[in-house]
Amino acid sequence: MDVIDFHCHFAGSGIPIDASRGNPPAQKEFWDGVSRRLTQEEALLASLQTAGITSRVINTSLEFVLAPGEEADLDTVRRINDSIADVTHRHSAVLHGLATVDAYRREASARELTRAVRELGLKGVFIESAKGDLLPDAPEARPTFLAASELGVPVFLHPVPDAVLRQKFGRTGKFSERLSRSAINSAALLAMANAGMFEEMPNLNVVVTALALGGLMVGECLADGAQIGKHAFPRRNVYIDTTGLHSVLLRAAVDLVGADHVVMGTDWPVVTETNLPARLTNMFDQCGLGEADRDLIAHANARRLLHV
Ligand SMILES: N/C(=C\C=C/C=O)C(=O)O
Repeated sequence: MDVIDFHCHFAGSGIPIDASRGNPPAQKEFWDGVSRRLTQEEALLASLQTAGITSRVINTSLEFVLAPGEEADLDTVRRINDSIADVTHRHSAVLHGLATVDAYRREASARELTRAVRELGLKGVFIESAKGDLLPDAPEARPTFLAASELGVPVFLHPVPDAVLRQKFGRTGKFSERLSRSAINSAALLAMANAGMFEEMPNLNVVVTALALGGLMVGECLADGAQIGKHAFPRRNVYIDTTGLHSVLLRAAVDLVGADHVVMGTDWPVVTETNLPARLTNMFDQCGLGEADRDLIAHANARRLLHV
């Protein structure tokens, strides 16, 4: 099975990484392991075999580079993109790179995205769902989204940690981290829909993670309904990944946005899935998907978005 994993993190050489920052001390060993996998090219390449996949789409998430609340300086962002370009060019058959920008830095970020795509050959852009109180509809983020739309590259809208929400959801115990990420990823998508960004930029392709399914359901099934899912007219270019690899999540995603808007994604190396073809086949069987839809989700949608 040809499988492309759209949701993978990596940091090339010279990029300082600490994935344990902001996580509970009891999880330090786990996050130190994530940091190692994030920075070791051999681990990245070996993981393709373990997972049984064709290629990974890699990005450097700023949350692994910066302390909470720390600003990314433009030089760091440029080095991140240079290093993702370096590793993806050396392994172009099995790796595709996304640029990273702090989207909330107006024209400077749009310029860096343009450089990363035009000069470095990166295939899309990784954007954090929020920065402080700012969501993607903020005027500060507009130039970056416009640049992605004009360049014809997809935006991967990734969840971010949120200390205030996590505190608020503290009574949910171990769920508080993912619940807050889920709320932020959902809010980012709905803020874009509410601001009319999909109408303003009809060519813009936005990929959210399965953590945003709640927001997608609110936008599609509640209130006025059909705002952003597959029945919206004109169709919105909202894509969702398969993080969690659960048949219920996949069925919901296909129902909401259509099989032509779902991309396989695992969140490697935070999540280290093995034997993906068998797991995907099982999930596709449970969802009653035909061959054409299986191909779209496993690889064809990602190839179309990334032009690879
Ligand atoms: N902390 C978590 C994820 C961090 C980064 C994902 O890319 C989590 O899921 O608990």
